[in-house]
Amino acid sequence: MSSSTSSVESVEDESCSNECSASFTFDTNNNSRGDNQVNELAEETHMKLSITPTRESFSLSQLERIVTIGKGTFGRVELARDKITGAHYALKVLNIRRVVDMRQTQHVHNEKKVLLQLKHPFIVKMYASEKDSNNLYMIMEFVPGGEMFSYLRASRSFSNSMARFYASEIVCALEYIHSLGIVYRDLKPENLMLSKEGHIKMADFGFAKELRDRTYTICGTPDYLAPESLARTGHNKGVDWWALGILIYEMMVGKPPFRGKTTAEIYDAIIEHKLKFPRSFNLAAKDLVKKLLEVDRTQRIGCMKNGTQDVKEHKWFEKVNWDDTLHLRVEPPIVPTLYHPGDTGNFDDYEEDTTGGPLCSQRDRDLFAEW
Ligand SMILES: Nc1ncnc2c1ncn2[C@@H]1O[C@H](COP(=O)(O)OP(=O)(O)OP(=O)(O)O)[C@@H](O)[C@H]1O
Repeated sequence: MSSSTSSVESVEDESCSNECSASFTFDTNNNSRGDNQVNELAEETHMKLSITPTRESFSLSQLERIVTIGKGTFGRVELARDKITGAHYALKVLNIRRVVDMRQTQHVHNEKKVLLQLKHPFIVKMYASEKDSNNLYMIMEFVPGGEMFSYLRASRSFSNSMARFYASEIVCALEYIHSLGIVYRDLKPENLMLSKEGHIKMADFGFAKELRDRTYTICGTPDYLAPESLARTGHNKGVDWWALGILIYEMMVGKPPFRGKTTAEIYDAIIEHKLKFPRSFNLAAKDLVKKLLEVDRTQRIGCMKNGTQDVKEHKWFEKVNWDDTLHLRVEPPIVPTLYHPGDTGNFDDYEEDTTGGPLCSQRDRDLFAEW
């Protein structure tokens, strides 16, 4: 992954998902680049019919693993191809031992549980999950345009209308996620991918969390909660609206608003909350960013009585037809260059893992008994 920052939170939290398990073996491990010898017709048909293989019908042994297209903190993402239909998939491979060592067990369970629920045009689809003795696997739709991060760094910043296009698609996705009582908690350009047409696909739901209570009240015994622990909860949908403010700023300026050389300096900048806008910054966008970066989350736009509607009705989005946005009728500003269906040209090159990663113990494996 070409990201500048990787997100690690070392907190393990509640219960695991209840999905059934299945085992499989891969019988090929082809490390060559995606080629154009695939059955394009089969892939097109697959896309048009939007066949979503069920857990019962979708077997990983059908997949040929082609090449690594992304690396995360404790896993990798590979391009894979269905040996029968020729359709491409993204296969997220998580080494159980690394997940456990990095105390990410619960996040991985959360990611799978949340992704299986989500069906939205701007969110990456997950079709199935599997495991073998050392790894966990998630089979997802392959999003061939790569990370928005790469396009943003290449062009330094986006124009006002480009930023508004991406922001409007993200608003639709956040509205949907929040309506299900889920908070995304990791909005940043590295986690936003572009589809083959150039629409947003949110990926990496490792930090996503289902709120136990849709009114977003805090559980537990309030008398015992310290103000700083309230401030550290981060389980409120407000964190996503704040992150949208940072993202809009970064898209338009090329850098986030609160900067520093070290993590501590960045935290200080956030707390100091000195927001400076270049003179060229669109005034309506500036107003929205200020409202999204409101420190008091009860006063933050998106978090008040009218929820997302306040964001959608903000004057920066005046020209946005939300129905057209949701139905992919707005022409994307960037259409990724793709020469064939399994083209990985929009991704960085990664060294292949020929070892399969560290071996795990039965104790580690048991933590994923229900995977
Ligand atoms: N469905 C997909 N289609 C194409 N590429 C993908 C897909 N999902 C992920 N990737 C690529 O793989 C990279 C790593 O994926 P992801 O962020 O999900 O892994 P992670 O281990 O959770 O990473 P992190 O350490 O940031 O939490 C992404 O940044 C992206 O470039």
